[in-house]
Amino acid sequence: MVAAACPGAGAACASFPNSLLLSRSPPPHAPSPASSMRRRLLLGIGTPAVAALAAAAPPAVLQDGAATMFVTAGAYALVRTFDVLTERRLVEKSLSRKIVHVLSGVLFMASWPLFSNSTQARYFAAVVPFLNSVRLLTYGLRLSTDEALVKSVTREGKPEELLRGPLYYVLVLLFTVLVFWRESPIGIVSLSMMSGGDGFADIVGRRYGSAKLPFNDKKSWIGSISMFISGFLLSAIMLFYFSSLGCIHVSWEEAFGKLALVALAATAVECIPVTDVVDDNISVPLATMLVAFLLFGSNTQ
Ligand SMILES: Nc1ccn([C@@H]2O[C@H](COP(=O)(O)OP(=O)(O)OP(=O)(O)O)[C@@H](O)[C@H]2O)c(=O)n1
Ligand SMILES: C/C(=C\CO)CCC[C@H](C)CCC[C@H](C)CCCC(C)C
Repeated sequence: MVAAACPGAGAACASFPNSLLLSRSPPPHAPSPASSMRRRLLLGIGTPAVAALAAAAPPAVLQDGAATMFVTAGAYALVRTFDVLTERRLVEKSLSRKIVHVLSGVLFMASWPLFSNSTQARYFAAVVPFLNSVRLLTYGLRLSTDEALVKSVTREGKPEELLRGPLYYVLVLLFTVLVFWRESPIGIVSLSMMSGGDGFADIVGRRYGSAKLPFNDKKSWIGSISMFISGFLLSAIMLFYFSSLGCIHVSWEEAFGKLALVALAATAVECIPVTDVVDDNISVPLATMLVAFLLFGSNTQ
């Protein structure tokens, strides 16, 4: 059984600054961490107007705003990094695309504890996939150009490719963070299967997938087995990560069996030859959400 540890808004998921502070209580009469952070911010922010705004803003909004900027910058840096690696032929193009596919979901989930425990935290976190969906739409519709983005996340270097797999992927991140956030295993497992599972299916299958599936000659046994194993392992790792921070409670004697069934269902959906109709970045997370909901229940705050 996986259930939220703290019912109600603002679950005590120890977001990083708090979790770091939890390990040591401040000495008596010391300024609270929030007020000392604000004072540092005020000292560091030059203009009085901004300083006044920072002084007025509750600590949670400051924390969420800073986390949003940090994660947005991280998303940009991830894409730029693999553009440079691909440009310098240090990483093969199709591998680069899939590594970005895997890391985007995993690192985005890993960043969620940076946000506060307030009810608005998920909306701040949602800004990151929202901005990236706007970015993909802008360049996919050729309203502007971003060669680095096109080269690092498209198969053939055509901007219109941004409007399919990558855009669906980012919209799933947006949907998941808003609906499930870090308080439900359903979102965590769905993103793990989409990013880690489907990503490694491609990475391994493209290289070693000579033995094709009898009902789908575009997919291979080793690719599907890789999806099942990597999706299962990443889901377990991410559930442990969030449960160790107090966001969810995981009863491991039941969770492993349920995770195996979820991973099997997602792998089966990824195998069937419907990619021409529904992109894997839609079918895999949707199938995972359905089966995870049936097995784990809603368990959202
Ligand atoms: N179960 C799987 C899944 C993928 N693959 C290999 O990985 C390639 C791409 O897999 P796919 O999941 O279809 O990736 P897409 O997202 O559709 O392709 P892209 O990411 O390039 O858009 C396939 O052609 C195949 O060579 C495989 O062998 N077995
Ligand atoms: C190539 C991709 C899918 C095709 O199957 C992934 C596209 C990824 C986007 C271009 C960038 C998405 C960034 C995430 C919204 C946030 C990542 C934050 C993290 C800290 C790097």
